[in-house]
This record gives sequence, C-alpha cells and structure tokens, in this order.
Amino acid sequence: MHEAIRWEGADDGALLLLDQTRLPGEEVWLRCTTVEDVWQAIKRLSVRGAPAIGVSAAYGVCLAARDGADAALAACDYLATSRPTAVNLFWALERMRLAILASRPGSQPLDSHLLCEAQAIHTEDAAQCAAIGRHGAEAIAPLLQGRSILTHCNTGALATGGDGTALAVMFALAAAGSDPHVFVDETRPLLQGARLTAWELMQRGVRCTLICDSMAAQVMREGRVGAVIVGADRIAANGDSANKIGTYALAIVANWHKVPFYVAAPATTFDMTLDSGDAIPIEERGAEEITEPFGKRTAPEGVPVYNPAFDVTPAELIAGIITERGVMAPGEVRERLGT
Ligand SMILES: CSC[C@@H](O)[C@@H](O)C(=O)COP(=O)(O)O
Repeated sequence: MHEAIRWEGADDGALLLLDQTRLPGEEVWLRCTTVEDVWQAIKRLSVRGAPAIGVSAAYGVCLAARDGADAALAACDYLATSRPTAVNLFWALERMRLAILASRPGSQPLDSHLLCEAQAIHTEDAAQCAAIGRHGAEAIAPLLQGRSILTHCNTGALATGGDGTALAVMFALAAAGSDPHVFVDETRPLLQGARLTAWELMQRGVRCTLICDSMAAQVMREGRVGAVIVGADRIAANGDSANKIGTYALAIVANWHKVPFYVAAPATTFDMTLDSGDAIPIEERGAEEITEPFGKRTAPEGVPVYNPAFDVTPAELIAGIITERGVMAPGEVRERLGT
C-alpha cells in the first residue's frame, strides 16, 4: 500500500501528507504543523479523495488542540469550510467535536485524547477499505469474463486512509490472482486518473490502460468493459451518488451499453440526512483549472468558464453500491444504513 497520510511523532508531532499535486513526477511530503496548513492542503488538493480529506481534517484538529479546547472547536468549524462536497469531512469533524466535548479536565490531556480519536478514524478507514475490496472482488469477478474494469478519478491509497474504495476492489482481485485489467479515465480537468490512478495501479503491478474520458463509450462499444467501478464523495439516502465530474456521463454511457455501473464507498460517505442527490452541495472551482491547466494556458484570455468539480449520478443508473457491510442496491441504502 502506498500510504499518503502519516502522523509524525507523539502528541506534539506533525501531519505529513504526500503532496498529490506533485505526483507522479515528484514524491514530496508536506509537513503540516498548523490547522491553516491542513486547510490549505485540502483546498489545493495536496490531499484529496473523500475519506483522505476526513482523516487529514481529524489530524488538523489535533494540531489546533495544542492551544486548548476552544481552539480545537474553532478548528472544526474552520476545516469544514475547506471543501463542500465530500461528507466524510463533516463526519470526521463532527466526531472530533464530540471527542473535544467529551474530554474531561484531569483525565487524559486533550491533545493525546484527540490524537487517539484521529488515529482511530484513520485505522477504521483502512479496515473499511479492506472490507470493500473483499466484497467488491466477490461481486465483480463473475462479471468480467476476461473483460476490463473501467474507473474514473482516483479512489486508491492516495484517496483514503487504507487501500482505497473502487481501487481496493481491483487490488483485491489482483491479490486473488485474477489479473484484472483496468481502463483508467484521465479525469478532466485535474487528471486524477492519469496522474494518480495510473501511477498507483502501475506501482502495484495491476495492468492498466489510460484513456481520455471521452473514449469510455468507444471501449464499451468494443465490448471490452465488464464493469465500471467508481468512488463517491456523498451518497444520499435514495442512493444518488456524487462523484468527480464526468461520473454521471460515464454512468449513462455504461447503462446504454448494459455494462453494470458500481459505486464503492464506506458508510462514512453516506449522508442519510439528504433524501436525494438534488441537495448535495457541488463544489465549483476556479476557471484557471480549465483555462490554464498545470500552468499552461489552453483557452483564450477572458473566456467565461463553468467548473463544477462533481456531478450526481441518479440511483437508477447504479447497479450496486459496494460498502464495508456488503454490496447493496441503491434502494436498500435506507434499510441497510439506517435513516
Ligand atoms: C475514495 S475517493 C472517492 C472520491 O472522493 C473520488 O472519486 C473523487 O471524486 C475525488 O475528487 P477530488 O476532487 O480529487 O477530491
């Protein structure tokens, strides 16, 4: 596993993040010592992927706790403003807030109490990834019959506290000896597929082929895809799933070609307060990500730009949701994950 989040030292330590904006060219670790460092790292996507954002934010609260409980509570509010779509962020911050409120003077010092909580969130996420891999491999293996899996964005060890969500399924298939092949969508505009997923799969010896997002329909028409598996940033109670922009179009294309479309995510990605995906907040990012990708201008100065970072795939396009509790139909989410 290529871990991307580490805590260095004891209670007075620092958060180390493998800077995902520099991959695959350079492996540079950022050393975060303040809550502001963590906020910036999340905002600029040095750490990204829904579960990884939650884990990192939890450690960010530990950094603030050195200045006491009020500073730690303020850090929870502040980190919640970094990105709006991945519900794992808000879930982790709520868990840290409850841990702050439960901390009693005279018992374990606040900073070590909170570090234990953040480490528990991290470890639990790793265990959830492993279970998603196991359940997903069992469900997906019979669908492949020598065909490939297609995926979008990055859902591996870089995006989580463990082995990943959708990518964990591919790693589990590989570990079981079934030698999967993965078509990797490059994932416009920030190329999480080309830069991160292709890198992770190659590091782990999983066969993959990089395609542009717009080529997915063609490889499906050629009969080369047995299943699509993607991650999620927030899943509503009816199974509607928000994920990286382009996922919705991919789901439509998969359904047209009768290729089963799966979402893989831990329970921490479900937002049972939302009846449908219509209420999921969609992050809009800066125009320069499209007009000047990676510092090179590709569009005329002054052109109007719309840059939503996520879209919502309606539940009816999803064959199954792979969670640590097993694979469920979108219609089973309310019953299996509570109201
Ligand atoms: C296991 S990560 C699942 C999702 O968070 C992932 O697919 C995704 O859309 C990430 O978007 P990003 O903008 O790179 O944070």
